[in-house]
Amino acid sequence: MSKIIAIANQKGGVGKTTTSVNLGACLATLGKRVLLIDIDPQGNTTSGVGINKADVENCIYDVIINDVGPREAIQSTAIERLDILPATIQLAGAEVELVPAISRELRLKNAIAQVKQSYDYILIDCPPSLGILTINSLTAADSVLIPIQCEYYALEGLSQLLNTVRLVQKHLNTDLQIEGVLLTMLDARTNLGLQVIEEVKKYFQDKVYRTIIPRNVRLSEAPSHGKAIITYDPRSKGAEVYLELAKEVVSYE
Ligand SMILES: Nc1ncnc2c1ncn2[C@@H]1O[C@H](COP(=O)(O)OP(=O)(O)OP(=O)(O)O)[C@@H](O)[C@H]1O
Repeated sequence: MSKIIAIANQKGGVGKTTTSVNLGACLATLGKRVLLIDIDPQGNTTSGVGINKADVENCIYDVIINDVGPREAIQSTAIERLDILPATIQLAGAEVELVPAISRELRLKNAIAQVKQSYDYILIDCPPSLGILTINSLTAADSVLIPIQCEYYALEGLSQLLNTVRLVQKHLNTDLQIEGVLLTMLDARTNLGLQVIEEVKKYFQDKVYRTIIPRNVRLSEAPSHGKAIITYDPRSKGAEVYLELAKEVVSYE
């Protein structure tokens, strides 16, 4: 059975895309069939797995707005068992175009239903907002993975995200769960990171993954080469921790 995980936090730059690409690639390395869905108009997950956005014929926009079948938009990547449903800047218009549309919150869920049986994991990289694209993702998902950056004000804005999760649970997807909370970009040289870990654990308790993602320069370099860390630098700390995270995610199956 496939598991659909939305990777969401409306705060920008907390590691949603880095986690989508690298968790997806590591799950595929562990033998799982994985689909990444890029639903962020920035399209960084798309370019992060080596797809040139200028060459994309059908993207997630065509699937949720123009009723193009998802199989006509899904592409394979350089990593075996890792596919992507790409996004381009065209998606920026979707927030507005979906407002008057019928069953606008269910567009992604309906599209995923058509391909779900072909994958073990479907990871949705959400945009940094709580708009209709994130609502579509939470409505389609079994669970939500929340990356939190180990920085000042780490918990700021989380009550809005949790409130949105509760609203979706109430009105659109009663089965939506919190998959886990992932601490990212830890700088082990400062005490601040440790304080944030303690604070987040107090708030989310056993929902916090044992695996913590440190700051690692190789992780920030990999996207400009269109590669996941596991192929860009398999011996790096970044590759090691995302593989550890993938094993942890699989252990909760
Ligand atoms: N563990 C890490 N170590 C070093 N750099 C990182 C790490 N994780 C992410 N980054 C870098 O931080 C920046 C923000 O990360 P990322 O794009 O994954 O965040 P995001 O939450 O998806 O952002 P947005 O909200 O804009 O979609 C990127 O430049 C990325 O390469």
